[in-house]
Amino acid sequence: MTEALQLPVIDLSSPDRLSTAKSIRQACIDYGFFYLVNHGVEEELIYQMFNESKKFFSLQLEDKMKLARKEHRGYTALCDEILDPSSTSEGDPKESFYIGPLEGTLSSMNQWPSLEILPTWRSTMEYYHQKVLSAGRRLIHLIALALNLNGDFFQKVGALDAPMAFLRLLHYPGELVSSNQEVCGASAHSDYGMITLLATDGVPGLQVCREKFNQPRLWEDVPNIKGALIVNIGDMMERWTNCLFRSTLHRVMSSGQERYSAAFFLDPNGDCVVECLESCCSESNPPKFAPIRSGDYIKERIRLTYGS
Ligand SMILES: O=C(O)CCC(=O)C(=O)O
Ligand SMILES: [Fe+2]
Repeated sequence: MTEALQLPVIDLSSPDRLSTAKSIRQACIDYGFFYLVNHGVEEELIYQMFNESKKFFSLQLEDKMKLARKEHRGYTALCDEILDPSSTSEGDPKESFYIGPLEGTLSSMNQWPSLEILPTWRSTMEYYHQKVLSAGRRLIHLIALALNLNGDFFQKVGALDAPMAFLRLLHYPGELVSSNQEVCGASAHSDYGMITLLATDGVPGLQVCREKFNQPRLWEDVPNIKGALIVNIGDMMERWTNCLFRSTLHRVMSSGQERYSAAFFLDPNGDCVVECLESCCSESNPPKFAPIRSGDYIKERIRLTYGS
């Protein structure tokens, strides 16, 4: 059985930054998920991004496969990805397209549909990527304040020098793949990185499980709020905070309806070392995780998900 969850709503443009930081802290302790409003990514841009995304996924498979995923950028076909390797041997019934960082030397690794086929695709996605990154940077500042750190803490430790900012466009075709089982469009997982900023087209499906160690798992629906982004904490932020902020398990259930979403993973620069914050450990609460280099951690998680 599922119930709908009333997640906190955080206003990114509120002038009262300390009170906003306090609300973020509570949201990250209680849920690891919240809605973000007044984030500066216009509804019209979200609409255009989904419009372009639909155009790409509507292409013939052979055209999409010309941009097959290399260096974690480009197209991943239906069922090629297993987010929860323990649950099923089949991949998740969704297709996706990854766009990596747009700045610096890494930007040339991106793959783009040709201008002849989709003339406004690249410019729309680049603009969307930049706007969500800008919202993410402002949010990270508030998250630092929420942890009683200086606002520029994550800049200072190098997390945002050249962040691993990946936009993943997702398409869940909707037809049920097997008939006698609950079907997950995206099986249960937590995100790897720092924070994720998610836009959906409003079709339901996203669910969270707040107590991952309880059995049976209780899944709660996360309804869409028009214009809001859904933000969640990733595993590296959980490591930084020694599990004070939770990286909550989530999944997407298939309702039989076609669904589009766009997840923006804002992850630390590959060289950044993620280690328990001083304010999050003590003698009675020692660090639960060893320090790790962000790049190594992400690489290993991608290997487990994609087998490469
Ligand atoms: O499609 C969604 O709503 C969520 C996708 C997701 O959780 C992910 O890509 O990590
Ligand atoms: Fe996710």
